[in-house]
Formats: sequence, structure tokens, C-alpha cells
Amino acid sequence: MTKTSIIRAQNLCKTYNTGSEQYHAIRNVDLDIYEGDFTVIMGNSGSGKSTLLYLLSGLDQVTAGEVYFQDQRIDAYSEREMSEFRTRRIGYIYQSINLVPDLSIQDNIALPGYIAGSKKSEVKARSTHLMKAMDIDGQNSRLPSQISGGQQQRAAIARALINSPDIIFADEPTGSLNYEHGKAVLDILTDINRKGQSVVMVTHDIKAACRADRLIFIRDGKVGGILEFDKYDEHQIQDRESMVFAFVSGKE
Ligand SMILES: Nc1ncnc2c1ncn2[C@@H]1O[C@H](COP(=O)(O)OP(=O)(O)OP(=O)(O)O)[C@@H](O)[C@H]1O
Repeated sequence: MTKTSIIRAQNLCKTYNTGSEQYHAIRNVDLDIYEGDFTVIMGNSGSGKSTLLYLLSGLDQVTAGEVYFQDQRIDAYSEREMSEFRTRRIGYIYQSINLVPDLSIQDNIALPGYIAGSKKSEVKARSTHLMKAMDIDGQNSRLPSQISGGQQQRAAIARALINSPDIIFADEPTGSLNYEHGKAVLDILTDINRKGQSVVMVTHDIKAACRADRLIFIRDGKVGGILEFDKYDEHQIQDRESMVFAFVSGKE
């Protein structure tokens, strides 16, 4: 089956300027993210994974190169177009959960819906539905500090889904969670993906990486290798963890 590109990076570069020094975090990356895929990005600490996610999602400006979303060049968007793109087309789950501390859980989830200008009643209904789906429906009037880390992360996922984005980016969404909460978050992302949503997830965890259709390894700001899985191959399904382990060990 031919896959359709949802995000395409061409000759992508990101250089950070710190005082008199320059750091080339992303170096001439050419990459496609495919529609409907569960894409996982792995790589050593400092290799450029979060930077790449920021560039692919339009959350940070490229230094050079191009980023396309469904054939539209997003790095050339005006500020207004970019803000519309970020609000409506993408959902972002941050490494640090990033909920607004003095808003209730339901208001945190609903906020991007209000920003997008959707009808209040629709946003309310959708946030209620998402809280149920994420199993946090008893927590709607609590503040983030009054619920567990796992519940906060599920609220962050609900917030990322409120505007029914085309693609979800998740930067180490299980990094701060225990095994049980981490597994619940991965199950939710897998479920969302099975229902057709494209997911791009950064992780250090081999077990989490096994959820991928496609695994991209980043080394020193470049694509160091790509591993594609056949989701219908029984042998691959059973042996995926050792495949991922062998792939990652060979790339580090
Ligand atoms: N704002 C910044 N200014 C200067 N350098 C930065 C900035 N952000 C990131 N870097 C540097 O760019 C490189 C890539 O950082 P990035 O956060 O993308 O790595 P990462 O692979 O996501 O790391 P980790 O797995 O530890 O989260 C690192 O060397 C980092 O120190």
C-alpha cells in the first residue's frame, strides 16, 4: 500500500545561537511522516529529537529548509496562518505536562477549543466526552495539582485532541509516569492511532517504541536510520522488542 505524506521536511536545519556560539541541532534532514502511521522518534539525549518535533509541528522556526503539511509549506506561513495551523491541525503533548495550574481540568482541556473559536456548547460536550474516554471524568472541577501525574498526562492528551487535529505530536509522554500510568497513556495513543489519527512520539523507552509502524533514529541532528514494521507479520509482532533493541543498539 502506498503511504501518503502528511508532513515532509526538506533539507531541514536548526541552529541555536547561544552568545557567540552556534549549535547545529538539526542538520539537513529530509524526512516524511506518513498519514495514519504511528511514528516513533528515538535517539540519544541531546541528539535533536525535541527540536525536530518542534520544527515538524511548526512550534519553532526553521533556520533553513522547508516543512510541508499536506503539501502546504508551513515554514512560510504568516503568524496568523501559523497560529491557526497550530490550533486546528496539530495536537501537542509536551514533555512537561504543562497544564495551566489555576484552571480546572475541564477548562484546561477545553481551552484550545475556545481559542479556536468553536461554539461553547460544542467544546463543553467534546471535553466531557474526552474526559470520559481518558477515564478522568470524575476530575473535571479539580485543579491539576489535585490529581495524579497519570491523570494529568491523560488530561494533556484530551487537551491535544479537543480540536480533532490531523496529527498528534507527543514528546516523551510517558517519561514522568510509572509503568502502569505509562502503559495507559500508550494504550490511549495506540487506540487513537487505530482510529485513524497520525501520531508522532519521541521516546527513550524500547517497549513504548514497539507501538510504532515506523521508527526513526536521530543521531547528531541527522536521520541515523529508519526501521519500518509490517503490522501484519506475526513474527515481527512477537519479536518486535528484540528488533527494536537490535536496531537501536546498532545505531547508538
Ligand atoms: N534553546 C536552545 N538553545 C541552545 N541550544 C539548545 C536549545 N535547545 C536545545 N539545544 C541543544 O540542541 C541539542 C538538541 O536538543 P534537543 O532538546 O532537541 O535534544 P533531545 O534529543 O530531545 O534530548 P533529550 O532526549 O535529552 O530530551 C542539545 O545539544 C541541546 O543542548
